[in-house]
Amino acid sequence: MDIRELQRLDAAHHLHPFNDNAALAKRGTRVLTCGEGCYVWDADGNKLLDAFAGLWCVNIGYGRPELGAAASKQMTQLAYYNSFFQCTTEPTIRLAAKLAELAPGDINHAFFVNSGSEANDTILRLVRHFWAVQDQPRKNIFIGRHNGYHGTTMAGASLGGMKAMHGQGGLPIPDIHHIEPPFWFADGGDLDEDEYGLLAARRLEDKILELGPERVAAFIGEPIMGAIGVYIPPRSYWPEIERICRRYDVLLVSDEVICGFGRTGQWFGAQYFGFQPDIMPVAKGITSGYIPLGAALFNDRVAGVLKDAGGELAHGATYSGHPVCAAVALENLRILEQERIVEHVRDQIAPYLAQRWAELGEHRLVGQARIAGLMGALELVPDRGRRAFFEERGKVGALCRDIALRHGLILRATWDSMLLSPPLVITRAQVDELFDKAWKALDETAAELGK
Ligand SMILES: Cc1ncc(COP(=O)(O)O)c(CNc2cccc(C(=O)O)c2)c1O
Repeated sequence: MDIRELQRLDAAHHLHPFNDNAALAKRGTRVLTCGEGCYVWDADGNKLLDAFAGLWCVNIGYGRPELGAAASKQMTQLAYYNSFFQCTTEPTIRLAAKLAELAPGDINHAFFVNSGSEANDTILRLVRHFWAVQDQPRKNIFIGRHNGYHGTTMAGASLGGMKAMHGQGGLPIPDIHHIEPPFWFADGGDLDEDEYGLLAARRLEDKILELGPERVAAFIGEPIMGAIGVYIPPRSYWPEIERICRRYDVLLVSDEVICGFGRTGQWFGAQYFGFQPDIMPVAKGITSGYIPLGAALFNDRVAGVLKDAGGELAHGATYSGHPVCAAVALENLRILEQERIVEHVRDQIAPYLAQRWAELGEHRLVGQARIAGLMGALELVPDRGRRAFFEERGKVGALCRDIALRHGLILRATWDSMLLSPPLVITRAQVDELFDKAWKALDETAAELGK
């Protein structure tokens, strides 16, 4: 494989997501070629410890042949059929039943799509329909959080609170509002975390009262805000959010696209924080990234109204319930269950990783080391004694990311937060390797800053 020729073709023909494509064309893209367990290799032969599991998603690790076998078997038997026209396929039925078994409480109904973004588009449309068929069409407002991430479609990006995304495409679409997120490191002042958690949650009540409870359809939030930098809310936050939603009959949407399927050491993030959502979008870990799949999961109340009073749902995609994607998801969930990977995360590896992550938090460049299950962040700061950011935010994070890569470690940088989200099958030895490589990267970054 001539990597330079591949890079030339890539620069000439491939528009990358979330990239400055002109700068990337000059720099040349990294071509990944294979993966095994927690490692990937690039076309230059570099072996990289992928502490970010692709993009938060390769939960069972790379190279599991069972998923390819499941795809091949289904493709050969029936590569595709739709779920329209009173039809469906066995893998799709079995996956919907399995998700009902795994999801918390009375979340028993799945609408399948191809991505997390489409799951959130589905939720926006069907929740507005849910209230409209109950003679409350004006109860159509969604409330999300500034800097939240819920996808890249018109609705997904509008539900999210990323201003740079809103600036491309004339977003947010109407009747979507945002409140400040729970980020104690920057926003907590002298409050202890639990006091701050209640204060941050009550921003939702203020917003609902400002807009009018009769106008507010739902609140959407990630249990832990991933893309913005792993904002782990205080324990007091989500139970207070749930109390407020129940008080004003606002549907509670827990966006489990990252937190779902074992990332926190529970099957879902809502269980980690002890609240019961009405609705959950899922994607990523549902297939461990081996094949695209998303779903919007609804509880009995919402699905019941949509079934009994909703009439024909005027919503769905060609690949909604795709049998090959469903077959791969079923195999992925079988492995997660039978190898007790979620229990392994909770009882074995998350405690050990938390211990080593806290040690990294002692580095002179780190202002906070936060972690929940197998999802964490190192906040790089100019001065450990102050909870304050670098003047030019993002520059140090990008430097540390590139140095880590040179040491064979993939960490994601958002601003100056170094983000961690390894495959759930990471071993203690690989945690130690991650620690060693991360410490070296922090040291070299600090040295380049003259610290
Ligand atoms: C919480 C959440 N909800 C929805 C989506 C959208 O899923 P799809 O991408 O499958 O449409 C996501 C996706 N998360 C995501 C996507 C792209 C980049 C990054 C990053 O951390 O840089 C994170 C997500 O993290």
